[in-house]
Amino acid sequence: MSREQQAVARARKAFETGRSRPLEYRIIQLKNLQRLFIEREKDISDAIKKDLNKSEVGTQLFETLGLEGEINLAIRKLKEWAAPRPVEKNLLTLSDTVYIQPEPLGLVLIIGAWNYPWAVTIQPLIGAIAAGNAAVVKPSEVCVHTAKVMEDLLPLYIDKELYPVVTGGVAETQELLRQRFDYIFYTGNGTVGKVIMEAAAKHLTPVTLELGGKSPCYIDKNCDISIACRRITWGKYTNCGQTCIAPDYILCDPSIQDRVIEEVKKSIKDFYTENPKTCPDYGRIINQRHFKRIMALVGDSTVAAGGDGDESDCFIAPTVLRDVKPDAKVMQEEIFGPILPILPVSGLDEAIKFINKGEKPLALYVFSADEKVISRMRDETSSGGFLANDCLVHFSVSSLPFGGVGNSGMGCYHGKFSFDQLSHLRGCLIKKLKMEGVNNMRYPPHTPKKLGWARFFFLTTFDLGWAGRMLLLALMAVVAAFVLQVRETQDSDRLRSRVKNSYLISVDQTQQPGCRNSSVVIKIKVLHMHFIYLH
Ligand SMILES: NC(=O)c1ccc[n+]([C@@H]2O[C@H](COP(=O)([O-])OP(=O)(O)OC[C@H]3O[C@@H](n4cnc5c(N)ncnc54)[C@H](O)[C@@H]3O)[C@@H](O)[C@H]2O)c1
Ligand SMILES: CCCCCCC=O
Repeated sequence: MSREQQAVARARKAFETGRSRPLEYRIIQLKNLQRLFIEREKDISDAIKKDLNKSEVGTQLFETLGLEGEINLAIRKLKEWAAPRPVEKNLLTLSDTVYIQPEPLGLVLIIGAWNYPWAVTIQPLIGAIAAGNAAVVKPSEVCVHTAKVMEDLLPLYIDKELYPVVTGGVAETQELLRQRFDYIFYTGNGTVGKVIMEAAAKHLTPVTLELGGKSPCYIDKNCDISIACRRITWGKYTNCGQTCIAPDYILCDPSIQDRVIEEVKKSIKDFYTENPKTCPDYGRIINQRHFKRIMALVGDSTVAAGGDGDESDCFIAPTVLRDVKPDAKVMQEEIFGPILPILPVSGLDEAIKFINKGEKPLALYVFSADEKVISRMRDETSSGGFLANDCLVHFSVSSLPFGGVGNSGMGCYHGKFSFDQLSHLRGCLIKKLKMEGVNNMRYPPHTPKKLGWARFFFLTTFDLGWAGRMLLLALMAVVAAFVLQVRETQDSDRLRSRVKNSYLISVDQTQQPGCRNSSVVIKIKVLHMHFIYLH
């Protein structure tokens, strides 16, 4: 057996013991994970410093703070999330217990990316633990030092059989992908996303794909350009542009382009000094392959700021490109680096048109003081997340689903969304072995009359307003009284024939032409009853 097969088999066996299921056990694991972040802060930040030149404070701010918040939330809310969730019932199921019971999926494979190696690998793990699963954790090999720390530390804090760490690159990941999992949670680029989905299809394993893409940023003329550019500069150059939701490029009216450039330059200086290379808060490109890729993206576009780099140090200066054309090299792929192209557009209409021509992005940003501009941009486009007048911060809101749409991914997570995504939401209906009379309308022989009643019970909705609800209540009381009466009669006389001449509220269903199902008109009148009670 390969190392990967062994890890999978051990985790599967551990899951089958059932120990990941009790809420108390899940909470212990989450608390242990929390302890890891408190006690091993230095190991974590030292490794990330080597991998991406993130500062100690930066690591806490962008990686572990959010994880601690997610763990706290999961611990606080787990009982509520895992509890049965009662659902609305229809008339047919009124006396039944109908609810959703979240249950663990089983064994989850978590494949992480390198850019926020703790955040994007451990955040799904928090969801997997909270939901009662076992999980194989595969950190990105690209973050060499962090992957090692993760491999060393996780088994010291959480159940190493239920949540093993498997390190390695493409070969190891592919060996993992040949195994059977109950869920695969992948974060990374779309090309590999397709490989993951293909492998998952072999076992009909469901997937979440947290991918990337080109997230647009539209600056309206009507806005505080200085504040907008400060926020965009932060969103773009944090982690040296290697953020899945970084604003990839700016769209703006040509009349404000110069001002935008000046304000971005000013913010770069404010944040990273005159010399970003020596600034502890300015990161590095992950490796020389990506360094070369990003530098080549500048192509023949006009550099308005930065543009220089140092390959030996994987340093690329915060760069702004002006008057960029849609067919420029930098516009053909996700930049994932500190280059900010500006594309002049004639206004909101053109910006929307441009965005809609591309793939659906992971995030879409609009900066404007005009609510109508914001609403139009939201309503006339589609993206994983939508932000007005800020960048990135939606990632930190646990009550928002985080994820892509179309080419930027599928599925979502964070907070309760992680729990739900990594649970099976089992629909449960518990009926008593009583009131059999009510079921007769569905048993053969099928008759138009039975169908009439079935239509009533099945299609009647409760949104009838106050008066309607009162009438419905009265109706239900009469039906219940009738059923009880019938049962009594049945018990004493063993009556199995048509019941006639009782009084009941009856339902008259009128078909409106062209509206088959939605047009049940309920006329309530007391009349001679034709309620069906057949054997
Ligand atoms: N949506 C999100 O939350 C999110 C977060 C971070 C990054 N991203 C996206 O991820 C991308 C950057 O990450 P990356 O893809 O360079 O990360 P990466 O190179 O670390 O790859 C991600 C994972 O895929 C595995 N992998 C790579 N090639 C493989 C192959 N051929 N077969 C099987 N497994 C393979 C790696 O081992 C790794 O664990 C960007 O597009 C970014 O936008 C998205
Ligand atoms: C502000 C932190 C954002 C983390 C985003 C993860 C994707 O790259």
